[in-house]
Amino acid sequence: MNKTLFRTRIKFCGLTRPGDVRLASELGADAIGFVFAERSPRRIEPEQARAMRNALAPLVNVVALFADTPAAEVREAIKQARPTLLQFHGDEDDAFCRGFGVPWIKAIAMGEADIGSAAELQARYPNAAAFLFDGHAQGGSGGHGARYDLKRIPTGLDRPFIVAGGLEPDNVFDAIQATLPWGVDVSSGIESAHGIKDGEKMRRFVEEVRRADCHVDDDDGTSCAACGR
Ligand SMILES: O=C(O)c1ccccc1N[C@@H]1O[C@H](COP(=O)(O)O)[C@@H](O)[C@H]1O
Repeated sequence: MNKTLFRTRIKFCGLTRPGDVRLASELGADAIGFVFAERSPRRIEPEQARAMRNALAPLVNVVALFADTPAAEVREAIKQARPTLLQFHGDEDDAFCRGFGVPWIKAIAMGEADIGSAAELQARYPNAAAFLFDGHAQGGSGGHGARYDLKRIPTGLDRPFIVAGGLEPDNVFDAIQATLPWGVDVSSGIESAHGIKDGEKMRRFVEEVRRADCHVDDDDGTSCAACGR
């Protein structure tokens, strides 16, 4: 079998319980997300994030998620949660996002009719480490499993992108095949209730990502003709 060395990164977002943090680490998540966005049912306080951080296994990243969160609250969350990456889901501009001295990714609301070209996004957010394409509308709250046509993700981006929005164990394989992202991010698709992660869904999600990373779809043992991996 002609296996690729590429591995799609996995982020599990909106964790609220130390046991879920530990299990996510053990199942092979590359990152877990703590939500500090005001209107989210998964929002936690910075002190809770600090405590949950102790459940994290080594070599797993913490991502802190915000949506038009005041700068003082962002700073407090960074101080307590010590994230390696920030994720901004609101109307924040490049200057605001880079002002915290922590690498950051910008979520792009795919519920909008026109999100612009790759060049336009890059010009608007020149310092973003990556883009994350999510299903919610501008001004709307994420984490509701909202999907969109993955073909609308702009081509020709000069940096990594992450696919999110309505992913779940049963559709993440196809989403990876269709978009070849750097990573995938999921919240509601691995839950039994808001903020309560389901261990079996988490396990199946990781399995499906791994299957997509090493699948072979033809008889002669070469890698996938569609994605080149
Ligand atoms: O998870 C949340 O509660 C949340 C709140 C506000 C903005 C974004 C949020 N989550 C992010 O939304 C996407 C998709 O989530 P889902 O899998 O469709 O439920 C993902 O990037 C989460 O990190």
